[in-house]
Amino acid sequence: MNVQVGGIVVHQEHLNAADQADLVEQVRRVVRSAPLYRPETRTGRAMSVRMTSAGTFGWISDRRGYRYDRKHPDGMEWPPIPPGALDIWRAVSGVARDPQSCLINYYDADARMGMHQDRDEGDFDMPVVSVSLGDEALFRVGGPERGGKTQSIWLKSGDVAVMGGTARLNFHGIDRIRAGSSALLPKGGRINLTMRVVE
Ligand SMILES: O=C(O)CCC(=O)C(=O)O
Ligand SMILES: [Fe+2]
Repeated sequence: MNVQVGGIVVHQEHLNAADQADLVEQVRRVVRSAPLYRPETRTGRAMSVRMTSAGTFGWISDRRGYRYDRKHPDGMEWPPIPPGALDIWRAVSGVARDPQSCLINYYDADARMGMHQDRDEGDFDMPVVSVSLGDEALFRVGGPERGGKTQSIWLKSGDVAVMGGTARLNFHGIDRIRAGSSALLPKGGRINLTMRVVE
């Protein structure tokens, strides 16, 4: 079923259990060659999520700020975007281009993500497609200005959110994870994939 939250379309249960398990295996393969790391922000504070990327570009945060980079902080190129993730993009994005970046966020029980806009990309007509795997996450969505009214939804394993159109620059964040709510990942936690056209 599709629901709208602040203009963001959530395709609930887009992935069945077998597709979710396949995608987790594909993500594991990415992580084996481009390990998860804990990024710092410009102020030197460590983010609570761990990250890596796939595709031509990965999203990086460090003391120099936010940007897309062709290389992992350890120096290697990013692995290709997993085929299962590309299938999702092609099914829901509504655009002809393929994504150039797939950010992989890993949330443990205590991780969260503060309210932010995704605005490091060149063309805001291209949507952001976000895939949830594992534990449920409380997703908060506001409008295009910081501090406006917000709405929240629990994103579940297999849900796919599309941030496009007038909602492309809406503020959003993850308030918390419901630890132990999914058995998909053997060690628990949540994987989020966000695909983007970068330039
Ligand atoms: O984890 C999520 O569902 C959202 C991730 C996100 O907003 C981002 O990586 O920009
Ligand atoms: Fe985001």
